[in-house]
Amino acid sequence: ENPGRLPLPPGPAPLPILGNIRDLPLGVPQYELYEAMAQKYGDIIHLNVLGKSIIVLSSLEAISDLLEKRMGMGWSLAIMEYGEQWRRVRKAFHQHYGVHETHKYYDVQDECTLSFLRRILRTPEDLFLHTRHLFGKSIMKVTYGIDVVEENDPFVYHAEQTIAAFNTAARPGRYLVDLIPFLKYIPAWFPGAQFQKDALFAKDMSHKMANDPFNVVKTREANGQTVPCVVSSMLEGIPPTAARAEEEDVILKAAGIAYAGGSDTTVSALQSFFLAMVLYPSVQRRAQAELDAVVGPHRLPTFSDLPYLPYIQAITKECLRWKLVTPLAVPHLTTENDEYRGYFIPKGAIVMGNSYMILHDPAVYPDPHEFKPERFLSPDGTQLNPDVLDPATACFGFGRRMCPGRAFAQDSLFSVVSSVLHTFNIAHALDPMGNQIPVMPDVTDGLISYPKPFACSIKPRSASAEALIRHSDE
Ligand code: HEM
Repeated sequence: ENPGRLPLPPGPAPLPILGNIRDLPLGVPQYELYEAMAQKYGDIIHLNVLGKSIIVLSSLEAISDLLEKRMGMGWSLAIMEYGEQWRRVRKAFHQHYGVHETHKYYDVQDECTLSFLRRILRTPEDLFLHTRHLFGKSIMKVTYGIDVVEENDPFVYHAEQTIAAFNTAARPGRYLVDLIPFLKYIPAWFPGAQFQKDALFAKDMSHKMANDPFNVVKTREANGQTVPCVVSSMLEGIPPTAARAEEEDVILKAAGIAYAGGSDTTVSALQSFFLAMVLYPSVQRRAQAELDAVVGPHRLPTFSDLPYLPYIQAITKECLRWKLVTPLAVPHLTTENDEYRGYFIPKGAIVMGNSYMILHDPAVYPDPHEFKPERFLSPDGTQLNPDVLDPATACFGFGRRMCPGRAFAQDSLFSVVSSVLHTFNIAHALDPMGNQIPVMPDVTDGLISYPKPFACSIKPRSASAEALIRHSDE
């Protein structure tokens, strides 16, 4: 097992059997606990939880050495097991949602943002619902060429149910299950029939979630009514000599994980944006001044404005840094025994990079807990400063499992941030006595972290801004 008798990386002393459970109390975000341990033991720490090795890396150097360069550490628990099929799905995904592809979807993103603005105008109190609908709408259109309906869309409903079912299935276990979401699918690990029932339900739902829209595309193709979308171009790309059923299965999975991987994550980032705008009105004013100067009052911003909106770009970066969507990225598993800096890294260890700590390093980001987009700008404030570490380096995970949807996510953020700030003022909501309802910048714990629900007021900036929302063409 450990032929060289090397020591494990340092960390708090484990108890027999239980290991370090008492070092990971509930109620404190895990990334904070790991941050405190890293300050004591260094940038590579080891814990033992019920006999399982957990290794947490807290410097870009250790992360790059282990999660990016070592082959043995490729297995991530994200969505699929590492292997030949994952490689093919990932490649297919990359060819369509990759960094150099997403400009093809700018029009869809703009169209979806406009529909989002209209929904907010109608029912601002349903903001959280609208953020979910927005992502569902754009991903269904891009992936399957399906136009979802405004209320109770069957595809969105189904996908949302699936995601909610997975989330519920994860909850009863808390703790280990939160840490290692896939443990919940290993029945022996988990006592409690309800949980297993939930997991089965989630599995059935996810089957439908991937198959139903896929079949819509296939039926359209069969009837000669092709609508351009990712799935149809993937289908077209199948070489005539390939095993068709197998190739279609790869496509079905690549398309299905776009919704699954992108939904909760993008929604969390959008909600952090609204939270920041309530808490930092001066940021909002500065952004609006930039938009007024560059875009002007007669139209909505588009992607062609992006290079001229450095402050808006800085806001999107700060949204991803300030309240991380996945503070510990997604855990990876080692597939081999390994050695690093003289330490033994056992096969089957869970390895995590503490993205939160990297993106809250005060040496890189002064006042790390404050929302300060200007930290990304050059001293004269006119452009982005390339010397400041881009949060994308750490907030989308690491190595060859790094989020393949990151360009799509950043486009969605840019589109919403620019258009919302151009047309709305976001502020504290008032109680019936006219007092501001306090808002705390608190987030939930778990693999995906959300701002805790908060109240806010969203009103059009002016009558002409409202007219712009109502009368712009889709
Ligand atoms: C702000 C939004 C997002 C964040 C913060 C985020 C974050 C992440 C992270 C941390 C991982 C795990 C990487 C690793 O294993 O090290 C991941 C994986 C993944 N993400 Fe994202 N993501 C976001 C949006 C999206 C979107 C919009 C899509 C789809 C269009 C997407 C699709 C995926 C997929 C398919 C994987 C699995 C990749 C694999 O296992 O090889 N994500 N994401």
